[in-house]
Amino acid sequence: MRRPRLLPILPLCHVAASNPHGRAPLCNLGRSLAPSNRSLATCLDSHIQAPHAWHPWTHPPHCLDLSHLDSDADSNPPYCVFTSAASPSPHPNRGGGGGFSVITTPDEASAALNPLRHALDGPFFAPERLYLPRPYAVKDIPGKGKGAIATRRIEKGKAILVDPVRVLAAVGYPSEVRREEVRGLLKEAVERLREPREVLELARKGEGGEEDLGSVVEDVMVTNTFGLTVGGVDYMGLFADLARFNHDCRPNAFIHFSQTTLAMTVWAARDIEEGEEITITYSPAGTPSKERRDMLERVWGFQCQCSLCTASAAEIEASDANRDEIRTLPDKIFELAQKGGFDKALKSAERLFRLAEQEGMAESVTGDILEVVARLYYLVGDLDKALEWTLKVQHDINGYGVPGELGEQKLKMLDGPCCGWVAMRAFDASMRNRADIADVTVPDQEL
Ligand SMILES: C[S@@+](CC[C@H](N)C(=O)[O-])C[C@H]1O[C@@H](n2cnc3c(N)ncnc32)[C@H](O)[C@@H]1O
Repeated sequence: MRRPRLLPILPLCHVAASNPHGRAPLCNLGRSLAPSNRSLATCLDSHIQAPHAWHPWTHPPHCLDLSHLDSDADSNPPYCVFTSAASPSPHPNRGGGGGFSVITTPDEASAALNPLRHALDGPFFAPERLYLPRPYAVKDIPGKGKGAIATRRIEKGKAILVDPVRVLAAVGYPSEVRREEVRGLLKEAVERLREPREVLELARKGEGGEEDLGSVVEDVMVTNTFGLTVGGVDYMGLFADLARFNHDCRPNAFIHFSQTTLAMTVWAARDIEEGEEITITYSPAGTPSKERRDMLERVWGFQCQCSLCTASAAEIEASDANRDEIRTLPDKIFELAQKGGFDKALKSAERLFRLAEQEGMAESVTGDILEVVARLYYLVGDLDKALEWTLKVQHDINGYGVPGELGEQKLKMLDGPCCGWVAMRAFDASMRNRADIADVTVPDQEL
């Protein structure tokens, strides 16, 4: 069997199926791209040694050629490292300036990662409620390595950090791909950043050994990355500053990833006092204790000793029962709402948010369920609550970053009377004149 070839730093052209010469370098030779014409697709179809051919990346793609794995070369596209070492722009409370690398196939990069254009070329983004300078310092924490300690009082609902992604790595390669080859891509992805040290000095489990840089980067990735979806594709994302935040099962902060800016924002879930450790949760809301602890040990490699994990058996049992309900209540609310049981659905929604608050997870309940609650309040005639929840929907879509295409569409609906978005009309009316709200009527077919 032929050994897979690692192509050195020569750009591998992504060739259209109609190209009779297979992977021969046919594309865009020497063609200069107007800024308005830039897209990831053109970049990936571009080729050869001129920087404009791979713009907006600062380096030519570095690819692992897998075409030998199958007679049909298109079924095993190469995995490439794409790097922009020049962006995002430096900012006092925005990690970065060091750029980022993405490891993926050209098709996934061009189809699924078009939001990258915003991250590469888009305007600087920072939420209004972002602390400047950073309200924390990284310090040693007994039993946890390093962690983030608040250097001032932090108010609930304010942003602690905006951290752009440093390495975004595809999850899952063809089974024939060898571990050394993946390590080779990871090494390249980090070495090309402006400050590789920011990644290489992060915590490691120490499982990979020190024999080569690829193993070190692999270990850093295993110890510090978060699972993400961008354009429907799963990735592991490494955020150099977020990577210092430790886990707690009842955290005082929570994270939100923007698919548009490719940045993670850390928000205060409650008031945090100066000197307190700022923690996030590594486990999804509604995960009961045993499952949670198993996952933390297996995936993150530590035994959780947080206040909840070391609480009395009775307290753990009560928390597990709450989290079980947090997991099942959204489906129940949707079902009740669809059957017209608005009051019952609202009672269940109130219970869901009360339990989530109790478990320190209120901010993890996001998405469609907020819209349903807003509409339910409108339908039972509680306009103040409808407005309050509509604003939560708006915040959920917009408050964490640039909203992206889907978000933009939803925000348009929020702003204008249309499409049966009853509570959204309440919002719209309130923006023009609070007194108008009472005039908004609910057509029969809605909800
Ligand atoms: C993303 S890093 C967090 C920052 C890390 N403590 C450091 O020194 O950079 C994840 C690693 O931190 C440690 N860690 C995080 N939360 C912890 C906790 N609650 N208890 C003990 N160790 C924890 C584990 O070693 C875990 O693999």
